[in-house]
Amino acid sequence: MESLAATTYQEALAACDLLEIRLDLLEIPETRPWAHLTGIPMLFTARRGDEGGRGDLSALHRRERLEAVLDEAALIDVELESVQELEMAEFLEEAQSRGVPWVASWHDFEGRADSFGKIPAMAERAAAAGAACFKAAIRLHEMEDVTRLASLLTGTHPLPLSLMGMGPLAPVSRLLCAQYGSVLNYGFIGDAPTAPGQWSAALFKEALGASQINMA
Ligand SMILES: O=C1C[C@@](O)(C(=O)O)C[C@@H](O)[C@@H]1O
Repeated sequence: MESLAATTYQEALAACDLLEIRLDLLEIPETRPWAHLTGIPMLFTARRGDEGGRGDLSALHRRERLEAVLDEAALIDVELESVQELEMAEFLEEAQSRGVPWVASWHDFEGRADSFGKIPAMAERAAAAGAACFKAAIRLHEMEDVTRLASLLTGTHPLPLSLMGMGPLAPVSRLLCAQYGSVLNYGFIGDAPTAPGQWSAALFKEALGASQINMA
């Protein structure tokens, strides 16, 4: 990713506390274009194609990409659905034995009406599978969707939730979700959002830090 290579250590440090490296977006991850950012805690993701990943990487391919960076990972992201893939289930066992926690993620780029209601059960599944956190990103269509999403954060769940909207209502939803205790609040570095409606990380961090917004 060009924007990753062009980002200086100081810029990255100022913009985020945790840096996500999307291994599926890199042509040749072996070149480690993040190497100059070593020192900033890193979250590695090799996203599957049907949840927004580039290149429709097989489970084996995703596992290989993640395995190659396990030593330098503070955290890894694996889709909740990928737990059913043998290669990924084995990889998660390996990550666990090496003490690297994982985020179970789920994405709905269409914004289906029943998605909000499915989140509590998915969080339960994620916890049972050993995830440290459950993350869901959903496309939002109307104002009420913002409240539907953020309201989930006021419930009781077996593990921390990371919730965020996508699309035109994404920015406001991301502020509101952060306000209600959503963990892992994503923004982009450089000029390429990795999801529709993402804030720039620097701007988001500034907005989050500008006021006493924590309601959780
Ligand atoms: O899962 C997520 C969240 C995200 O999709 C977002 O909506 O900001 C961005 C992705 O890079 C990340 O892996």
